[in-house]
Amino acid sequence: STNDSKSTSKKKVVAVVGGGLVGALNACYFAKRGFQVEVFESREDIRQAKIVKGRSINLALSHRGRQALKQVGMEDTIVSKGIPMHSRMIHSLNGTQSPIPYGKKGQYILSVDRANLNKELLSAAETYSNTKLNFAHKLLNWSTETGAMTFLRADGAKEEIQADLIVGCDGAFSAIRKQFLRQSRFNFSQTYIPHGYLELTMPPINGEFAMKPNYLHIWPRNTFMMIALPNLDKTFTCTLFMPFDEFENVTTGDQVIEFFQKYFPDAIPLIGADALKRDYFCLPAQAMVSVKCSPYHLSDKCVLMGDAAHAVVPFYGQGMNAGFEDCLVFNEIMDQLNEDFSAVLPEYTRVRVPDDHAIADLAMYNYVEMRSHVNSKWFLFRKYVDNFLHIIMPRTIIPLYTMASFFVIHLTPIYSTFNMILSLYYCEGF
Ligand SMILES: Cc1cc2nc3c(=O)[nH]c(=O)nc-3n(C[C@H](O)[C@H](O)[C@H](O)COP(=O)(O)OP(=O)(O)OC[C@H]3O[C@@H](n4cnc5c(N)ncnc54)[C@H](O)[C@@H]3O)c2cc1C
Ligand SMILES: Cc1cnn(-c2ccc(OCc3ccccc3)c(C(=O)O)c2)c1-c1ccc(Cl)c(F)c1
Repeated sequence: STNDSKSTSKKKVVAVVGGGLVGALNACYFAKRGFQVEVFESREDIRQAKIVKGRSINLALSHRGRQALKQVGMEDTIVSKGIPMHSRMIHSLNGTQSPIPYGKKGQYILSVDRANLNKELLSAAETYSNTKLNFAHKLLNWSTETGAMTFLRADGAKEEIQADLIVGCDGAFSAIRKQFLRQSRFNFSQTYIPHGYLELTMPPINGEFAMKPNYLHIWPRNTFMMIALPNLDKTFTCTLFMPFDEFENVTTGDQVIEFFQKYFPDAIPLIGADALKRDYFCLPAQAMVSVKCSPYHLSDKCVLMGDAAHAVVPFYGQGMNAGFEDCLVFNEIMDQLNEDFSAVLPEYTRVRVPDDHAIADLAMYNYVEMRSHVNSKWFLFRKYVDNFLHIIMPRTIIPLYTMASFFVIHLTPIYSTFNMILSLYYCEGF
């Protein structure tokens, strides 16, 4: 069925640059409001392409992200294809597995397939008669004076496009954001962390999941960490996080087995020694970057959302959830301020920057803590204490992860508490 909307002749044109997770969701939001939406995505249509290489294969979707999907009627579609993870499963060096619940019964996070999520959101955007998806359109540059955008098409031709509003959803290395860097009073920081990641697949055993499926499996080994999220085809996608220096030390199949024997022995038979040796060298380890910037807008013309505005390290599992929440918050402000871009854009920056910066800082803090302190004992200890305190003082002590993943409140108040802890942490000279 097509979503017919009010006549679009008088409605403004919104150009969404980037057809990834946030761009595709944003297209649904703007189309639902009756704007003429044009999405420009540099890649080919992934619904026709075979594989999407180089991106994490599955992701954890939590409450914040679900609320944003719900607003455009996509929650049930996505949740129905997600696998609930009610608890973490902490793998100790001796092979012991210890479950720790994420919260009460209804509080779980979902493992969702990235490519499928992107396809579902693109198709949802396309159901609106006032949406057009333009694939193989790579933004080369845009003018802050005229708002004219220049795209490079697959046939090598250049196309110039105008729009009433430009929404930069083109990811951590955003081309839209380049023009912001030339503006006075634009703040920008980018940090690559010394860790990289690579993904391995854990196949089913006799047609069944190799491990218990409704868990976020975690192997915390201080410097090294591995996680495994379940997929609908009964495989797990394992993500190994390790400093690039260490990746460089492991160059032969035997060294891979030796490394896993030392840190993740229980995973060897589950992934399979031969598959491990092969998959480990399939793709080079990918880098992880943290990008923070402000403001998120440029006059009444352009606004950044998702990783284009705030790329976070994945040690909190909240990057996509924060980007989805950007769409929800922007939409709420559009209602409050009657779609007046000259008022909506600055208000979006005022409301959203503190929360997104808090999530970026929390993710980096988690990374620093996990790589220096967190082995299985410490992980279990921390989570038992967090959960115990939450049980005896439910409204006073809410674990940060619980707050970020299950409670729809602005992170800033927590952030101030967190900031206090952080200053203690640093002044203790940990
Ligand atoms: C290893 C890893 C694990 C992660 N795990 C989680 C998790 O568990 N939970 C979670 O919430 N988040 C997770 N994330 C974060 C999540 O992947 C990102 O936050 C999310 O993909 C951001 O979506 P986006 O649409 O803003 O950017 P992207 O997904 O990067 O999409 C940007 C799109 O813009 C297109 N594009 C780029 N440049 C141009 C251009 N010049 N012109 C036109 N199009 C362009 C790209 O092709 C792409 O389609 C993880 C990230 C990594 C790296
Ligand atoms: C993909 C995804 C979704 N959520 N999380 C996540 C992140 C951190 C967490 O705790 C931090 C902590 C544990 C123990 C002590 C201090 C802090 C928890 C938790 O509480 O279970 C869950 C991840 C994730 C991503 C990468 C790594 Cl390496 C990882 F382990 C998990």
